[in-house]
Amino acid sequence: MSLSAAANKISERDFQNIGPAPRPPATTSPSKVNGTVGYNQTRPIPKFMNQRDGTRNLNSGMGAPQHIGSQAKVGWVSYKDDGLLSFIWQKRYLILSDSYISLYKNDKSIEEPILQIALTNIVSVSRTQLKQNCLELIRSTDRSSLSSSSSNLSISSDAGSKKSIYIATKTEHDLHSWLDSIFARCPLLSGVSSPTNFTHKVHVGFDPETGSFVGMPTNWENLLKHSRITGEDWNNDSAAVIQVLQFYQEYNGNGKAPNTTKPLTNDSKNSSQTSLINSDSSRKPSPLQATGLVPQRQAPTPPRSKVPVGPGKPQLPRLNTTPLNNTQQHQRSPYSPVNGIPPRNAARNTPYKQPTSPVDSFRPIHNMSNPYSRHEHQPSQSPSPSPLGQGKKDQGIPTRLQPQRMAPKPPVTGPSPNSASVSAAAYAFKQKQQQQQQQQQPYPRPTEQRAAPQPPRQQENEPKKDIGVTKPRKQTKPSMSNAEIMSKLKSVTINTDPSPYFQMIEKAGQGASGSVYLAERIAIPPGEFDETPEVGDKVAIKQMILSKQPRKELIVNEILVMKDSRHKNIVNFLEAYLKTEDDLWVVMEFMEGGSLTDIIENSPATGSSSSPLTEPQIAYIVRETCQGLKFLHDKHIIHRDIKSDNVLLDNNARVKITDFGFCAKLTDQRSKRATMVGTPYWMAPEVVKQREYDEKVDVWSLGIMTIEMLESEPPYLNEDPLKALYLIATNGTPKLKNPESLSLEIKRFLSVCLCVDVRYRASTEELLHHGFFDMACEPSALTPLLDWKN
Ligand SMILES: Nc1ncnc2c1ncn2[C@@H]1O[C@H](COP(=O)(O)OP(=O)(O)OP(=O)(O)O)[C@@H](O)[C@H]1O
Repeated sequence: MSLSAAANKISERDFQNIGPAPRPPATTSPSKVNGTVGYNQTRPIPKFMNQRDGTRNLNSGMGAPQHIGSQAKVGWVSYKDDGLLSFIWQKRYLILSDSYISLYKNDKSIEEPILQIALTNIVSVSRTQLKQNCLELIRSTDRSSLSSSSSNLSISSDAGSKKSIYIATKTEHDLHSWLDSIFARCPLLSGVSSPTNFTHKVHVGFDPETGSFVGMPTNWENLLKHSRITGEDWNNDSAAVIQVLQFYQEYNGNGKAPNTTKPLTNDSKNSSQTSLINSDSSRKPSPLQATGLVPQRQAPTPPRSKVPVGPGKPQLPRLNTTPLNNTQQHQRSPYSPVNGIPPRNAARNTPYKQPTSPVDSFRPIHNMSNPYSRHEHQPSQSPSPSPLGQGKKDQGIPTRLQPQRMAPKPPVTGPSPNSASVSAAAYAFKQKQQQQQQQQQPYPRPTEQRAAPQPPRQQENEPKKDIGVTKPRKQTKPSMSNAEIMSKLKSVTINTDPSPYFQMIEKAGQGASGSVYLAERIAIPPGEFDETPEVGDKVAIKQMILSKQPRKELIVNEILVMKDSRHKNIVNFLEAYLKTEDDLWVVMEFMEGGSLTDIIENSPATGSSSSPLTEPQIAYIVRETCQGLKFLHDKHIIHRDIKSDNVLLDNNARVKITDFGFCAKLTDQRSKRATMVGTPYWMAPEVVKQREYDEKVDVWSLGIMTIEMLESEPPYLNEDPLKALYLIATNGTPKLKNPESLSLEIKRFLSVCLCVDVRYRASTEELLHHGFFDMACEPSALTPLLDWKN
């Protein structure tokens, strides 16, 4: 059954909200694949293995419980093991005796325990942050750790392997009591100093007494302090908190709060999006705001001042004296080079991983940037004056991402409770990741027995190690040398001064890498063109100062993608000029209607709903965008930054995707990506969780863009970005604000776009057959939406 079909089977009653993803197509149960039950450590495992690792698993009816001797301690606990499918916590009755630790389904010990572990096999008992009040108990499956009187079974196959179980208690006090009791009875742990209170005083966590996070690297604490992530969030899913912190750090250097006290300018007030986050323009930006995670997608009101410039006159310099002078540009765009750069530019400054292909190097141009940090990258040469004489002014572009830094290192010498504690948190995080990955595996092989992951251990005299939360980052270097970039650029551009061929009319927008102008062709340059240009054509010209681009190869690649992506739903690249070695003009078709963001922000609510667009209008725009995406996906290109800002409309209501800065190419060798890209609020959970992903991240973002059209903004926009990342990672499919006012069709559509399990998320191909598109309006019905421009 196709996904659309699956989605269409969902009844009206299922949609109080976006609701559950359609049921996956029926597949053979993984547990049946090999004719055996699925792997689960709480399920029966071969008898000899139980004996070998000193574990008795009696679910299988393998015999009567061992004589457990006098009961030292008993009580109800939550339990889970680290088996492939064991991600559920179960209520169990725990009995600690002199020889065994045994878990029962109930407190009637006449029944068989579901798990019994010989204390002689327990090699470690420690607190873990996997859950609140939780301990990890590691047992060795290595017979050498058993007493010498053990059986003669071979140990070669799994010598040294370990398995973990996790036990969570109701209270902190209970936890310590269990820790102490177990510790005292495990022979392999004897001789080690008493574990009493060995971790609970300083650990990564939330201290309800002080209301703050403790045991974190300072920058994390700082970030959390300024975010809306609460102690409750931590308790619910500490691993997700660490995940998003890591995510943040990965892309924003160390996540340190900027030193700047520069307030947001008054222009910020013009941004409805920004004002949701910080309505007080004089307020000092929070670290998260200042680092640019907050979507800065104010609808830049395009200058209304048309500046007709007579033919034959020197075009570009004249614009210096037009109303679009520096001051006005400053006023109009809060993210103009004067007072901050649009987020994507900063993202271009992100340290990139080594690209594996030209398209691949279109690495994240996401918004985790610091619009207030100082420009660290020095232009290699003075930029030539721009058409608007911005060259000089632009030198002051203040925004650069902080250089990527490694995770903060704990002290190298001396004991560091923090580092040990953070290790526990890092371990919890890793565990969580592994569990999630396991959950994602469609067919975990029943025999797939994974050695229990080992929590970080530190020997007494061992120097404290890095917490290991942040993946070691390879030193990134540009994929191409400057000379290679210039040579490549020259091969895809016309190496001549384009000024005589265009008359600049007005500034149409400000991008991160440069300004976009509306211009008219007034002459045709010599040369061959894919599409014969005509005098009088209106075009968009994006003008970029190369020395200001931290990674020029991205621009080269962007041109390559655009050149190679001719489709009715993709903004058409026309030609590019290298005016000087430093001054690049990219000529594209002009989209008079502006971006979808502009339209959403300038459209009054329709009818009874708060939606600025009707469902038929939304269906039309989404279908067109989906067609453009399918075209890219068919070429194995992922856009990775689908959102309303990157969808443009023209006067004929044609809808086109733009901004190929994030594009990545999937190849046979590399059918999945793992780099984190996009803009936080539109990011798919698998991206936030740093998993491998594919084209379907664009489908998720398309779903979020659909919500933008329904609700004027993406989910969680009123949350700070760190919290938003946390919510994306933990909430899964976002909830709609007014589901009852929406058609079943649109909710079905959303359910197949915003399906957390990528396997059941629709492809663009499947989406194009979705019933939701049947309600799409004619292009003419979009005319009222374009009125705001005129
Ligand atoms: N082809 C076009 N036609 C009309 N307006 C455009 C066109 N391309 C861009 N614009 C306008 O210019 C603005 C900036 O576009 P640009 O693509 O440079 O932005 P960006 O994606 O933020 O930056 P960058 O691509 O440099 O990272 C857009 O928001 C849009 O309003």
